[in-house]
Amino acid sequence: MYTNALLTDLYQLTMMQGLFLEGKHEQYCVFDRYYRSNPFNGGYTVVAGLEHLIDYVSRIHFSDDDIDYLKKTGIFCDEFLEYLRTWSFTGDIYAMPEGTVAFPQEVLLRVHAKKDECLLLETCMSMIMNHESLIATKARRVRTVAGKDALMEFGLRRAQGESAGVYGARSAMIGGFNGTSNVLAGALFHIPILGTMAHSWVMSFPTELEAFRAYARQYPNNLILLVDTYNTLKQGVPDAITVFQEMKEAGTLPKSYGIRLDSGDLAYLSKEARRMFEEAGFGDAVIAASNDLDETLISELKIQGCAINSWGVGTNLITAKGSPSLGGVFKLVGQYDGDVFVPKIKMSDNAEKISNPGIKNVLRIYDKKTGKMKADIIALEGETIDPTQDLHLTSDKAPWRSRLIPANSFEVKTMLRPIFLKGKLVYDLPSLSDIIAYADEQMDSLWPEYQRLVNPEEMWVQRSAKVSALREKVLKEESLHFF
Ligand SMILES: Nc1ncnc2c1ncn2[C@@H]1O[C@H](COP(=O)(O)OP(=O)(O)OP(=O)(O)O)[C@@H](O)[C@H]1O
Ligand SMILES: O=P(O)(O)OC[C@H]1O[C@H](OP(=O)(O)OP(=O)(O)O)[C@H](O)[C@@H]1O
Ligand SMILES: O=C(O)c1cccnc1
Repeated sequence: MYTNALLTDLYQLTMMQGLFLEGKHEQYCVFDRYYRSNPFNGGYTVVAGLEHLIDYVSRIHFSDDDIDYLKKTGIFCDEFLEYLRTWSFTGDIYAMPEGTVAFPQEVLLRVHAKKDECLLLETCMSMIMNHESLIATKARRVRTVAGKDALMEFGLRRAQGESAGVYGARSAMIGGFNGTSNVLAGALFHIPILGTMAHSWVMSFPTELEAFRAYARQYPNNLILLVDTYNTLKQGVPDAITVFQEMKEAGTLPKSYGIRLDSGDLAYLSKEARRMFEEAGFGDAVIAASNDLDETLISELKIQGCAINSWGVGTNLITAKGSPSLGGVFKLVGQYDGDVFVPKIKMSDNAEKISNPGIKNVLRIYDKKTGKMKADIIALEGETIDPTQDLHLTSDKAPWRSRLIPANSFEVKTMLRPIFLKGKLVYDLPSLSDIIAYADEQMDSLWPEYQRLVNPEEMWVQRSAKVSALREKVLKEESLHFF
């Protein structure tokens, strides 16, 4: 059996072998994972994928089949392949918990390990966290416009493969969805599974009314009838009303019942349907809608006064319409020469692309009175901020901008948690419902200005004075090499 140890880019393995043959593979080093700009032109990213990542790291090893395959490529020598037989992850990982709201340049995850371990983890780790954080963020954008309406994840058939469908459904939950139509995701992650019916059900009966009656007989407690197969207002809604009336008379009408609209003008049709339901005494019927929806369209439909209170979102969520990928990167920020830590920097002509050297954490400043986030500070690990002193902030991007946060008006939280120490999992994995509650809490601590879809406010993120000084020093030292 092949394993996920091969789920990597070839260059990671060739570099691992190269370092092994040069005797450098065990050099201890530190890598940061961060991203440079928010997806969807938004104001934040919701971190997701940690549980999947933990599973990957906990199980990573090379099987006999993996080694045989690598041997057959002709690229790898026997000595290196023998080394791989007993290879495993022995380092430390620190990360932001799933559901954390994060901002550009912040350390989302930090790995301390032998260099070959960092290399092998990079690709898969990035794939997992880039994907799941992207979908959780997209879902959260949908949640911010949907208010308290129900949100159903319907994307599996349009997902870019099995894994994207399954982990996408889980990420949608972290982003605030209520359930998924994806049954495997339901089984694996204990996510509520939800569903209505397809047009083929309605077409399987001589009439729409018979189709609705048969469904009501079989699933009296999950009664969302798809009303747009023939003619929504002339036939679908009246047929649904007939069935609801029959159930009401028989005393079998469930607490939650309603219709789904899947085509046409969703604002107009939903308002008309609501009027017809109210006239017939079914004013509390659910009106669900689907059809290529996303956060922009839902917001637009709400502006038009639609009467929809349940949304099925598929394609545009699961494929992250608008941002095909979260550009998270994994950069070396330092390595050990014996016992001496040597901070490292990635140079670039573009100032924003120059990395922050050193072992860092993120300190989040919350306003004590409102509980809202005020700023994030990328600080050296172990650095603290005294909340009983005034806090002076100076923007990294615009050094002429500054802010003062008065003493005793704020709280400081450290965002990275230890996940693995010396290769051992030390993190108590929270349940998905705890992750969702934490994600909701994180979003509640973000002012609406940062959540809006268009031109959101940018969170104040800056380096601490110590990180800035270290960056200047390393930049100066590196620049000397050019003369
Ligand atoms: N009131 C509205 N305002 C803006 N967009 C809407 C409105 N109602 C529906 N839409 C969106 O317009 C797009 C086209 O919908 P429409 O039902 O006309 O075409 P369709 O998807 O091709 O229909 P069908 O599913 O019958 O083939 C969909 O993304 C739908 O969600
Ligand atoms: O529109 P989405 O957000 O992707 O939501 C999922 C769609 O999947 C189903 O459609 P189906 O596959 O039957 O095709 P359709 O798009 O032609 O209705 C369902 O009726 C939704 O329209
Ligand atoms: O249950 C539904 O209504 C459903 C499921 C998947 C895709 N579209 C709709």
